[in-house]
Amino acid sequence: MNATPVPSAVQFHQLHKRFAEQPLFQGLDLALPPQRITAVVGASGCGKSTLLQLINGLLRPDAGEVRVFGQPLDYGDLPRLRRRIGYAVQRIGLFPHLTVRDNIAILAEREGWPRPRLRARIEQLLRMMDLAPALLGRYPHEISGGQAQRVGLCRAMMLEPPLLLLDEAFSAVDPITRAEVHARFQALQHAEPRTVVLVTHDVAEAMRLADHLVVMAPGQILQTGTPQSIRTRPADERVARLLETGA
Ligand SMILES: Nc1ncnc2c1ncn2[C@@H]1O[C@H](COP(=O)(O)OP(=O)(O)OP(=O)(O)O)[C@@H](O)[C@H]1O
Repeated sequence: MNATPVPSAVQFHQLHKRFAEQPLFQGLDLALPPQRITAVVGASGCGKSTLLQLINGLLRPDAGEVRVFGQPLDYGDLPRLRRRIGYAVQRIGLFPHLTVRDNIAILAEREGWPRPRLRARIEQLLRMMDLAPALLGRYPHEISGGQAQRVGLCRAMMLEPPLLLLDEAFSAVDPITRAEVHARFQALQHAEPRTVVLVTHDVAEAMRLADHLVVMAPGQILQTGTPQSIRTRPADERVARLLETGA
């Protein structure tokens, strides 16, 4: 008897996307497993960030379909979708006029979370990201770049979203802190498994964190599978080179 197939958390079906008449994706098919960390790697400009923005509806396909947890994206109700999708992007900063605490809490406050629940979740996230509670009263310009990036991660995880999209979310953190944050992130993932899609330039980070790897070339998927299986059997020279050199 066949086991029931596990439904994908994210699915791209025959997706087409072009920018200024320049085609990027031309019939992309891709399925990402639920409750796993998927890392997306590939050379600069191959479409990694675009892929993430197609998942949370920031970008719309020209043709084809994106499904999240089995449902086609409802572009008429993106706020509802985004409550279920955390998004942390290196280049999108924190709100400069809000304290660290308010930056982290803003979405939960909008949802009407009671104060004790709010406080407990913030404390948990700070611990996980190795951030001192004393930072909560500061403004973004009063903390370091690496701290700001971790605060951005806390904000993205505040509502305990079942799907978390991370675009270079660990890259501004120094190597020692990064190893620490990776470990804490993995511990949280173990405790509260969620679907994570992590775009990263750092192949070592992808190999360390991911359960599932997507290797891209411009506009196309070269290979998907476990990091181990791809390392052992790269589909072609381009995959092998990327894993070897990160380029
Ligand atoms: N809004 C846009 N307008 C025009 N072209 C765009 C736009 N967004 C992305 N592109 C182009 O689409 C391609 C893919 O971009 P994307 O940012 O997804 O790549 P990436 O793999 O995330 O790159 P990087 O690793 O450098 O961040 C690039 O050629 C880029 O120039």
